[in-house]
Amino acid sequence: MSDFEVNLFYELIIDDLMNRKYSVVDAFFTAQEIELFRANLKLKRELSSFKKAAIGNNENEQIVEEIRGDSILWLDETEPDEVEKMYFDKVNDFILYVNRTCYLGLQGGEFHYACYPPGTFYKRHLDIFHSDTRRTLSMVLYLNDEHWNPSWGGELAIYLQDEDANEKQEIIHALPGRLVIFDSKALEHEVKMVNHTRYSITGWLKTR
Ligand SMILES: O=C(O)CCC(=O)C(=O)O
Ligand SMILES: [Fe+2]
Repeated sequence: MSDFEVNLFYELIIDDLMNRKYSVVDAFFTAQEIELFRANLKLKRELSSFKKAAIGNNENEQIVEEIRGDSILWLDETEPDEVEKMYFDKVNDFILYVNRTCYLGLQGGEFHYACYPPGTFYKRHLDIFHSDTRRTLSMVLYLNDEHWNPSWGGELAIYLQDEDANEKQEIIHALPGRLVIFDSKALEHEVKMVNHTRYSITGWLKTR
């Protein structure tokens, strides 16, 4: 570890993850990067077909709009465009750091663009599947328009327990540039109904 340098920003995220299983940061990417990611998402949405997102995996995949109403497009890490490369470079730097400091054994991830049209939501769920529990950290980066108004809804609600073991919801607004990282295996969460198109890149850092 001779060339190891402590990254205080990453350390804050790791502290949050250890202490409460989630972290919310607004400066993981620069404002300029967020602008490029947003423009890229919108371009891809015009050029390529986003597909209605399914629940379940492999042969269990199903589209159930009463559960989840977003449309998605998977990113191809083997052929990223210039803008996606900026995203992967930072995420992979974070993965390396977390593996060196927390021995999580992350092997990379899977990522998709997501678009929630007005009137859609994603009901309470956990991000792992019965048949595949490799997802370890969930990462959601909001690419909403610059003047996103929290009254438009689409909040991420994370289900937690308070000191008396009562359930509570932590409400996180989908502010542009905000990154939420959470423990995929532990935290149930939902996307509240949105009434203005909501954009994001969602990804999962996975073990082997
Ligand atoms: O967009 C969000 O805030 C969360 C999305 C989500 O839970 C998922 O795609 O599994
Ligand atoms: Fe989720």
